[in-house]
Amino acid sequence: MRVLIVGCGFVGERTADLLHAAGHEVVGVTHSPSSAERLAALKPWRVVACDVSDAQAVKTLRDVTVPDAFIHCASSGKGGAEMYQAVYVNGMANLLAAFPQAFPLYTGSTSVYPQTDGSEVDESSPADPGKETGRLLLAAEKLALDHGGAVARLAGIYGPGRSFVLKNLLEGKSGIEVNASAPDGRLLNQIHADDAAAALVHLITHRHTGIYNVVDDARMTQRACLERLALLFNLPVPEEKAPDPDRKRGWTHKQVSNAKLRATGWAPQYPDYFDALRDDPQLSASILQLVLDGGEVRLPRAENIVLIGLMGSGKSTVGRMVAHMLGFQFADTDHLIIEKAGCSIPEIFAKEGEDGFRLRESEALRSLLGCRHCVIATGGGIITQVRNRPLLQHLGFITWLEADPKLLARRTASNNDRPLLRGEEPPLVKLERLLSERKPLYKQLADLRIQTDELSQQESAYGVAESARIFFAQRRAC
Ligand SMILES: Nc1ncnc2c1ncn2[C@@H]1O[C@H](COP(=O)(O)OP(=O)(O)O)[C@@H](O)[C@H]1O
Ligand SMILES: O=C(O)C1=C[C@@H](OP(=O)(O)O)[C@@H](O)[C@H](O)C1
Ligand SMILES: [Mg+2]
Repeated sequence: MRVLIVGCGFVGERTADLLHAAGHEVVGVTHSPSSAERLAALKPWRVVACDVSDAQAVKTLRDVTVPDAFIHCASSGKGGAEMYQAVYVNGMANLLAAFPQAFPLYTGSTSVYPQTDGSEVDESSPADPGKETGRLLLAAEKLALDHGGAVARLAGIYGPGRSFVLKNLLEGKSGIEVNASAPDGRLLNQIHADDAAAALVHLITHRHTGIYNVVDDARMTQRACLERLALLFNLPVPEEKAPDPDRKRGWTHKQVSNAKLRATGWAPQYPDYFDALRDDPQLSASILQLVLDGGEVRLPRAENIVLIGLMGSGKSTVGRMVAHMLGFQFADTDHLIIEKAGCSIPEIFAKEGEDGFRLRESEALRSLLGCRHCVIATGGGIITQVRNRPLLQHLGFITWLEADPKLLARRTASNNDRPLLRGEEPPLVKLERLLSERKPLYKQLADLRIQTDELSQQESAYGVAESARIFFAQRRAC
């Protein structure tokens, strides 16, 4: 099938990727020529620039493709009613005029449901948002429906790099917006961007006509969500505040049902937000990274101790001693991986390769979110994955145990459970190479480095424990 994707933003880009991967011929449209150029360099599908609100420009797209279907998922950005009219309503009309034979799918929003009483709404519930912008969304929907097409009403989209709920909490900007009809805050209606994209692909490939809500399965008030998130990120539960009447999506309180879409065979990969935080390899890390990059606030840090360093540096043995000294719990990412997989690390490397092992390692690290007063021994290669770094930084006080590679080679010679040291390369050469590759990363992440060559395990443990105690005491004081 030939598909035109108009708007290659957070969902459009993923949708194009999915369609392309499934063997469809995809052309993506972006508003600005610079984003078309940037995307075209990255993607195996074609990208062209076009202003969808310009009828003449849209007509010229016919020289590029004659699509069997198109998806209008361009966004008006921060614009008001005028932009809504231009991008959504005129844009849809322009596309229908240029491609009358194609199956149209318009991506709207669940914000068109105005309910504030906490009731369940489905596609037959009244949708009259009251605001001019909301009415324009409905007008664009109507154009697609009158043409025999489909409308996907998307709930609040989140995914890697985008989660306002978590970002605001981490930055201390959250509040539970309560009022008389929503004593626990509004109900959150969300959808992971991957699930939203899969829903759009599903709708156009099956040519399902009519309106479909695209939302996950969760029923979750803002209070329930923030309480759980606060536990997961070691933060206080935000205070109550009055609802913000100027919220872009409007202030509503309703449970949007996905039953109609589910009945057609679509199912979310992430049934709720917390499934995604656990299972999406990028989500939590990317939001922590946003907070780090923003530089507005200090990244919240859990009161744990994280040990990093090369294989054989003592993370597992010294870590256990530190935990004992401080009365902390002890966790070892390698042990968590072995427990979950039900087999040894060399077996995982043999069956799934290093990539498979690294995915499991990130999963183990995410499973430690919410821990407090724990010593976390990591595997020596954990810092090689970009996605692990903000998690490590959030999870606690990071100590790098350093040791001479010759010493490490001797210590690790006696057992066979480190597959990276059992390859072609002699262990010492491999350890030296790994050190030169990883040293800048250990250095960058460490709050403390301890050169352990001349230290007993007890001495190293004592050094870690005392330094961590001071670090947390100082942090609590300011
Ligand atoms: N001074 C020391 N510091 C740390 N580990 C030591 C020391 N002396 C001997 N070892 C031994 O080195 C081996 C590797 O330690 P381990 O904790 O498994 O390292 P890692 O988890 O960092 O790979 C263990 O058998 C440990 O007893
Ligand atoms: O350095 C690495 O890449 C590895 C280190 C190991 O843990 P230790 O550092 O505890 O030996 C283990 O995670 C795996 O064999 C890979
Ligand atoms: Mg270890």
